[in-house]
Amino acid sequence: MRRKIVAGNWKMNGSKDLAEKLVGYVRSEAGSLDNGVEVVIIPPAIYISDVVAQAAGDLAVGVQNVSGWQAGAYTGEVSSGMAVDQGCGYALVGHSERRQLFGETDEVVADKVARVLGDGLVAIVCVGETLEQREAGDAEAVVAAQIERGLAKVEVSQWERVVVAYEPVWAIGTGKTATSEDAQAMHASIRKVLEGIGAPSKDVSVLYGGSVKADNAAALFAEPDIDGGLIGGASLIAEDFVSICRAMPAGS
Ligand SMILES: O=C[C@H](O)COP(=O)(O)O
Repeated sequence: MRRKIVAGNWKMNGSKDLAEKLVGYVRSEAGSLDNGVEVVIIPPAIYISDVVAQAAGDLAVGVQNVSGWQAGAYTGEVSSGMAVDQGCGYALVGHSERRQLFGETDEVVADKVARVLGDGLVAIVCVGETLEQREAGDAEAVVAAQIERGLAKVEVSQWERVVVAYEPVWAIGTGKTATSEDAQAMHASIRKVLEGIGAPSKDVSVLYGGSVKADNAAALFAEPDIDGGLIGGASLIAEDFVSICRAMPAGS
């Protein structure tokens, strides 16, 4: 089912203190959200249990990355089964920082998506073009290829647990947001690509990420094919994150 989601990816930021104060605040405010948005907190893995405790079932919790392996001698890795065990409902896969800094290919993404879905989590699969690729006119083709390859192992019954996050790399952490029109155009294109690979495209949530802030979220979320946001920097500021959650229109 297509759902409205605002997910806060803390990246390698945060502390026990932030888990307590920020999540406690967001949880207390989430009760008055009347727009049907699902709020997801995605902290570093080491703080997942702290965040789960603070979320107390009112907020969903995700893991930023999981291993492509199930278990074994893989020092430093965390499995999707462990994330489930700790109370996670979501997992990010293929964030551009993983692709660029840790060499994750679309094939690695496909394996991780299969693992995450097999363990019962919702996979938030990140795609997006670099500035160079956009300027060369290749943005849609790059994103289409990432989707086709990264989602190649999704089984028919698993699509309801697939979320796509479109994050233009040039907009991440830069303060440069895609215009809501450009983001909408890419989201519409993503839906066509999803349809082409046999996904129930109208039912798949497609989030936008890249310098989403309290003052630009409403315009982005008002677009018909934008179902929410994947928020980085602004998710570390409790009031800003809650304002972004409130920016989701009701009933869309
Ligand atoms: O996962 C979140 C995105 O990379 C966006 O980060 P940002 O909001 O800091 O630009």
